[in-house]
Amino acid sequence: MGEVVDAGKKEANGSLADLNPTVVFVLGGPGSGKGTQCANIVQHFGFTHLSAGDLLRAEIKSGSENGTMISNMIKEGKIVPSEVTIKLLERAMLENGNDKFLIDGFPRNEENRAAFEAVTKIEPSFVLFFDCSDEEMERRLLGRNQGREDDNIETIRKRFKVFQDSSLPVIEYYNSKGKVRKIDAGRPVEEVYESVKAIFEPKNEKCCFPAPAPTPAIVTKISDPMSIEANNNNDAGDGGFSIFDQESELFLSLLGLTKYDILKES
Ligand SMILES: Nc1ncnc2c1ncn2[C@@H]1O[C@H](COP(=O)(O)OP(=O)(O)O)[C@@H](O)[C@H]1O
Ligand SMILES: Nc1ccn([C@H]2C[C@H](O)[C@@H](COP(=O)(O)OP(=O)(O)O)O2)c(=O)n1
Repeated sequence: MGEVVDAGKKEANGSLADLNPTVVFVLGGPGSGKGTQCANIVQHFGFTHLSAGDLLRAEIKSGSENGTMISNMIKEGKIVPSEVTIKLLERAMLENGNDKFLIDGFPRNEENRAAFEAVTKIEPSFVLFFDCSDEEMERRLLGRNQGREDDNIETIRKRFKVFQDSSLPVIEYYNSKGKVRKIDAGRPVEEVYESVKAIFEPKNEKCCFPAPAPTPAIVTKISDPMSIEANNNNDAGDGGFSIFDQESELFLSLLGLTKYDILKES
């Protein structure tokens, strides 16, 4: 394995802080269908798909100084140091010009997650998690036929272990923040996409106010799941995004109510 060299050869103009992009992390085991479903989301929802694995493979092909190190790590099913992957992601986002990104296969471990947050100051709007059994993923990877050096049974088993040990804790971290949207990815492609689409489609939520509606406004109607950030909270378990902020919850408590009383009514 070689030394890590600065991967940012070509600096694009501007900064990610200026761009302030919407980011959705797409996670799931190897072969769970992340790339397949990202292609569908791109077609229908205007996102740009950035696959960390594709960026790393392109870096190997480009003859970069890090190429050998990256190639060796991928063959071993290991995770490439964050500084390399993050540089590639930053550069791709800045060069692209879009402000909505699906970041596929990243963050894959705690180091990836913490470093990305520290460097870019970007918090994902949510995390799409493709949940699939090892048996099904193994079947898919062995049939993928893209000539990938890591799609052999020995490396596949190593990748599954790395996913269990290093990637699942990242998903658990985001789950504790109410940011995970879990999809049963063991079904046929079209069925999986139906579930994915439902997450990205604007919602037409009916919101119910206790009458008369007092100030401060208790409920903010969210018509677009991408606006979670604007609403500035991350509530788990109520269909993917929250319609309550802390001030509203405090106000409800003064009335002897909770947000669940309001949700029951809607
Ligand atoms: N729902 C599915 N059912 C069956 N095969 C699938 C499904 N989704 C993807 N595949 C196939 O499985 C392989 C791995 O899918 P891919 O999208 O590359 O996974 P990932 O990006 O998670 O590694 C590909 O050959 C793809 O065509
Ligand atoms: N954040 C990442 C993403 C991928 N990699 C490396 C290690 C992974 O086993 C390979 C392949 O990742 P990719 O996302 O393309 O493919 P799979 O989800 O494993 O099918 O790339 C990495 O080191 N760090």
